[in-house]
Amino acid sequence: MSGAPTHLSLGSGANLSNFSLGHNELLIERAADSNVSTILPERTHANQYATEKWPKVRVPLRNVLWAGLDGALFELSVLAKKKAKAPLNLLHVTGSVSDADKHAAAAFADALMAAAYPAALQRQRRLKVFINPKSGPGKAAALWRKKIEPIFRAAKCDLDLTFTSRRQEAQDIAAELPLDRYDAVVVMSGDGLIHEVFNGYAAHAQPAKAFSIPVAPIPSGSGNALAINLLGIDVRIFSSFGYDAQDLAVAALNVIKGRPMSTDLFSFTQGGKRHISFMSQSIGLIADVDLGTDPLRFMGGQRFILGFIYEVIRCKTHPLKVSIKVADSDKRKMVRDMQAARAQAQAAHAALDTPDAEPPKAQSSPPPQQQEQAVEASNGEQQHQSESTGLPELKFADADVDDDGWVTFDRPLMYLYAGKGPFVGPDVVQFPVSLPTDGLIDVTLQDRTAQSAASTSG
Ligand SMILES: Nc1ncnc2c1ncn2[C@@H]1O[C@H](COP(=O)(O)OP(=O)(O)OP(=O)(O)O)[C@@H](O)[C@H]1O
Repeated sequence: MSGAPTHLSLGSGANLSNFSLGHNELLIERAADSNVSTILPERTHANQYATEKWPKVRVPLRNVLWAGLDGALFELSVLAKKKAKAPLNLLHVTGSVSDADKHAAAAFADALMAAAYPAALQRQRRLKVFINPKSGPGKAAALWRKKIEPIFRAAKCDLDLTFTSRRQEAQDIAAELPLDRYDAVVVMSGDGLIHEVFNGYAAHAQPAKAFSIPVAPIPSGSGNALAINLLGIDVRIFSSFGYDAQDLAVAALNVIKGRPMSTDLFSFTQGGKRHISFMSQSIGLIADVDLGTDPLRFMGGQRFILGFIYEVIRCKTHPLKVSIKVADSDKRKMVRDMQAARAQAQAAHAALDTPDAEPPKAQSSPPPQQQEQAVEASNGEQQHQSESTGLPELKFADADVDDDGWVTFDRPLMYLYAGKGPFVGPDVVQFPVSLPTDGLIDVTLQDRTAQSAASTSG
């Protein structure tokens, strides 16, 4: 960046706008009445604050979506907050530039873009986007148009949209996805549609390559566990019965600026058919809560609380025989491992977003629990692959469960809940010490009496 301009002034007097590029942030200062100045916040359809005054805006470079000079028009798009705890909003700053200022404006825009997209961070990602209009309380299509699409357009992403019209549609499309055409698959739905995309990848003619296309969630479902695990709890959209989608811009920013990270997937077979799972599998009460409350989707995540209470009162048990190969049962060690992994991830994450960061090494195993990342599913390259499917062979299908290290539970249970987390929904940290690439499935078994719940990693 040495020699690159760090400051730009456009206009004068009441029309003056100053742009300052700091080490990791951009400062935009406009005259107090600048909403009528040369630098006008335009495209009001995208920006609910377009007519309000934002005389001074300070944003991290990560939040800079685009800067450029198009003819005589200087364009700048950022995601900015009015107050620390306010949601991110899309802010466009545009204005005509005099001939005398054109060179300086173009040079500043170039320097800003270079800083805003450091190292190997690709601009204008090519995105396959699935939007499920029926997910959660059915607001996804409206949210897409109002909140998400304007952000992707501002970042000049290349969009290929599918509004799903039926079950399995996303899975069928993912199974045939032209893999060189997209940099990421964006799923605006809940976890169900993400499950479909992964199972579509598994059915692809080139499954390993398919699994290397990152999947990035924009939460609009009921549980949205993957989005919450990746982006943090603030990304949840339905905090109550209400419609509260204010932080979805964080998820959109992740699509534009996030770096792929790996995550474990697991397989299960049912009725002789193999499926891919990325979050959890359940038998008994938990599955009944999910399926039984399907007609209550309009309630958002609250449907699970209602369903849980109902199922606890019902107190039904299921005849289950469960064999687990125990990897770890020392809870203190699990917590220590989790804390160490998080600290390492946070340090790596901070380093990655500095403008001078080295590009991430290809195929390196990214640190777990990084925030704001797309998910690149583990493609099992280290494992034996089945010739017929191209997927890793199932590992424990023929295991001798009488061997050392295995434990077997053979009694009626209220539920089995196995998966990766930590969150399985906005209010439930079901697998608190789970890490994205620890190679383990965390298992909870619930007896009829609360005192005898068992929890382990296998
Ligand atoms: N147009 C459609 N009509 C009906 N179902 C659809 C349509 N498009 C997709 N689906 C199905 O909707 C199901 C539910 O979607 P998804 O699980 O993503 O949302 P959700 O259940 O509201 O959220 P979560 O899984 O986070 O609780 C998926 O299994 C998908 O196949």
